Amino acid sequence: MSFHVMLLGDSAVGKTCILVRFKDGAFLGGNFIATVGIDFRNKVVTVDNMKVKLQMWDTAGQERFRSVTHAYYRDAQALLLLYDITRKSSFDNIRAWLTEIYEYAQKDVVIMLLGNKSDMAAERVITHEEGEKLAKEYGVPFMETSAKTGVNVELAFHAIARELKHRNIQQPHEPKFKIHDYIESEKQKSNCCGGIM
Ligand SMILES: Nc1nc2c(ncn2[C@@H]2O[C@H](COP(=O)(O)OP(=O)(O)OP(=O)(O)O)[C@@H](O)[C@H]2O)c(=O)[nH]1
Repeated sequence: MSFHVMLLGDSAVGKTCILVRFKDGAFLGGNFIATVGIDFRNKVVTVDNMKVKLQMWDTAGQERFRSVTHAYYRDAQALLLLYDITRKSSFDNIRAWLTEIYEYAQKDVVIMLLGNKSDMAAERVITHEEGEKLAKEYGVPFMETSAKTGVNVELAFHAIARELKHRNIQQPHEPKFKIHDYIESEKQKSNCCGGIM
């Protein structure tokens, strides 16, 4: 089973770093190198003893690459939409990103909103509540992540993989998978450490 997951959001919000953290368990610190066009990475995760391959598309946030990335929206089953909790403009632009998503993506695409760089507490300008409120307005799941510490990165991708797997194969006896409930229960489990690493 294989799915396309696309990462979207303004330039420098941390899309490449989130992917590298998830795939390689490392943080890409140092000089920022903007993605050109689109980049690809694969990772296989296990959901209920089943292998689920996530083909992840890392898009360039810079405006000049928009026409390149638009072409990929249609083939994505899930979209991770990121902003940077230390940069207000990246949060304000989320509405515009969602407008693009509604224009170019599949109608039933799974969308998740991520407030990244949660490790930068001193520079924070967008509260957790503001992120949550916006996500609620659009009916999408939300969490804050950090590519630097790894907080909630695994959880975000595993929640997406589970949702996609359950949409594809729903056993007759199985209760319907609810992504919001799954995220909340996984967060509770790891409350002691501030999130899933
Ligand atoms: N402190 C901290 N820095 C981060 C985090 N995620 C990314 N960064 C830094 O933010 C900068 C941009 O990260 P990228 O992952 O390259 O951003 P991007 O969204 O892929 O940017 P584009 O390719 O232009 O769209 C880099 O300098 C990263 O080191 C994070 O969670 N915490």
